[in-house]
Amino acid sequence: MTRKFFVGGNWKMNGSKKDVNTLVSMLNNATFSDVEVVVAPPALYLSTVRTELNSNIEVAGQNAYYVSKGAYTGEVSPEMLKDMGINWVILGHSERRDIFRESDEVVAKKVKHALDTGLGVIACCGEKLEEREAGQTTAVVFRQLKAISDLVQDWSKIVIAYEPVWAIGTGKVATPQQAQDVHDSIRQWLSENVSPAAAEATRIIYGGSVNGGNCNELAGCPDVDGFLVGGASLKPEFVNIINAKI
Ligand SMILES: O=C(CO)COP(=O)(O)O
Repeated sequence: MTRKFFVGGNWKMNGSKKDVNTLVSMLNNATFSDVEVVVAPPALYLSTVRTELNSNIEVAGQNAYYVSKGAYTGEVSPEMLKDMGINWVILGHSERRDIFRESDEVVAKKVKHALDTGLGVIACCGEKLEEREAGQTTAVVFRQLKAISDLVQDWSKIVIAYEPVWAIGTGKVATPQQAQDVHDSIRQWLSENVSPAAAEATRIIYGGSVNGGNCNELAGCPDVDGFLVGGASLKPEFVNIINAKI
């Protein structure tokens, strides 16, 4: 079974109308094949990006709540994303977990509700520096994934993003060996806790200071099935990252 290479661009809270136009034309002019490309603009720009972007590129929300509608000021539901032609959502990003205090359980409820609505989910996991230094990397990642597997049986619309927190926005990318080791452990975890078929089919992508210079070597790792890119997704080098596997 071959897993289609998957590259996500997480714009985080960046951009303006002008920047969005620039990024959309960069993406519409990009050539690529045999790779799934998904970009995640801030919520306010989702609709414009979906309208302007070529249909071979999917669009993702950066977050969505676990309720369809109601008195939840400031939130957006998976149903609303779907209604606007947005087929993906990033959930459990470390910035959501750390800055906005989202627990493993809240992230898991969001993943379940988004999947039930028919969205694809980029589910993020990853350890902090002190957790890595304490030898807790896989314990943390498995704990985060178990919260999801407690609620979700079908992983066919989940892409797992392994994003070590110490590598996010720091310029300190994981080495290919560090990424490969954790991805391999996640795949074994999937095999034991979900199913061998899910382990074989699920894309496990890496995020954290990926750029045009380091993407090729990382893409060569057998268990690195793509990337979730932050800062470099706002630059022309994102097109090189999309084509990293070639
Ligand atoms: O958090 C990330 C993607 O979700 C990674 O961010 P950077 O690529 O800026 O390190």
